[in-house]
Amino acid sequence: MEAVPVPDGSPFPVTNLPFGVGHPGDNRRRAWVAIGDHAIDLDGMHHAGVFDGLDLEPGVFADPNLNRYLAAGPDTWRAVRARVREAIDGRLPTDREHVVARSELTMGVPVAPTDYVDFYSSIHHATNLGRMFRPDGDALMPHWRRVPIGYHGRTGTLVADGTPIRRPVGYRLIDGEPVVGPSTRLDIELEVGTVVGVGNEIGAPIPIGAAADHLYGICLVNDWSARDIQAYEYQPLGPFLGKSFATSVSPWLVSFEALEPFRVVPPEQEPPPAEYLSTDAPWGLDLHLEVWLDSAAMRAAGQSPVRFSSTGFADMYWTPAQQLAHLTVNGASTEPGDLFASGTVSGPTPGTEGSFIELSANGDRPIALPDGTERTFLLDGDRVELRGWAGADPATRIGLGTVAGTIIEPHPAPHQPHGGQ
Ligand SMILES: O=C(O)/C=C/C(=O)CC(=O)CC(=O)O
Ligand SMILES: [Ca+2]
Ligand SMILES: [Mg+2]
Repeated sequence: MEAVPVPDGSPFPVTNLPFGVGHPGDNRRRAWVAIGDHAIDLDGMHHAGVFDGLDLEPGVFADPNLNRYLAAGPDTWRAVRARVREAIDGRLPTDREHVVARSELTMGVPVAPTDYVDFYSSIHHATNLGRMFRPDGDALMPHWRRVPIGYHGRTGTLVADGTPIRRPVGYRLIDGEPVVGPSTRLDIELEVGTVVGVGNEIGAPIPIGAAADHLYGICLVNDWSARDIQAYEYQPLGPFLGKSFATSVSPWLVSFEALEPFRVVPPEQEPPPAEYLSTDAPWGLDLHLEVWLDSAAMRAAGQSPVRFSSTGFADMYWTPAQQLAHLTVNGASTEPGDLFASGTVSGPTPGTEGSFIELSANGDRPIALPDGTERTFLLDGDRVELRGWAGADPATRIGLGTVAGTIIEPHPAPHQPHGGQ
């Protein structure tokens, strides 16, 4: 194959090679690797013999998700990535017809998780939310520094980049009265998702030292959250319908192999973590993350999106390896393709928060938009895009890509007196 050009500043240089699933208009969703503005058909490369001799099941890249590939394990992931690199460099035979412009692909969620968990691992976010949801108690719950707190989410509502987000309906308090209706405090959560490659059997926890043998890579996650529904329902069992209506997942999975140069030592933990949560391996990641928004009026007027937040991932309190060890310490199993999200990524200073409830000080501090309106929570027609990359140096950094969703009006049936017939 002749070399595929990579534009300067592309999120997807040859040092990245993220995998995703999509189709170029034929509805046959299959696996691709992104390179610059292009993507290469991995099933096509498989048929062309690029992966000959590797321990890969037939048709593994023709699957509509990467689960079966992820189950193959780290030796195979490394070998496949090396062959892809050789093919891109023109040292292995493949065909130009396997290369498409990325813009031609409709991408899906890259994995089909059996289980999805959302953690709560930013100390800044947990402190901010604690103050807002429980103003009379301690900002940080007493066990927050002992274990990575999380909850089980809903895999069936994980949605692909670009999927419209319907405003949820539910119980919330209006002037102190419980009323069923559309959420008026619809929010985002800027998160990083970690994907399990090799799972574990029920009853057999994954030791933290083995995390690298199990974890494949990361993506961006937007845990859309209806703060009014959440506040009404969450005590005593935690997030439920306020967060289960949609969670957006970015299309390109960046492997931990590609992220190796961007690993950093995470913050010191006090009290020291239990043995099963302790490792000297640097599982922090030097990621930079952003939140951008435009309204329907801004798009109609040709106005560019506005950046609402710009933040870092390196000081997250709990790491992906600790989250995996915690997730399985009780003997719970994981499966290839399982997803666990970091929790909202917020920094300590204004403009580094990963949610609008924080950015707008619980709705008290509206933010002006170029269309003359202001925002606390999201309005119908608002489009939110998360962006992310690893590394500070533009010459060597690699991108996580983006994930976006536009808010659409609520379904009319559930809250109208005569609806739903
Ligand atoms: O503090 C609470 O009661 C709730 C907090 C959240 O909304 C947390 C959540 O989804 C986890 C996170 O994204 O950090
Ligand atoms: Ca969340
Ligand atoms: Mg969610």
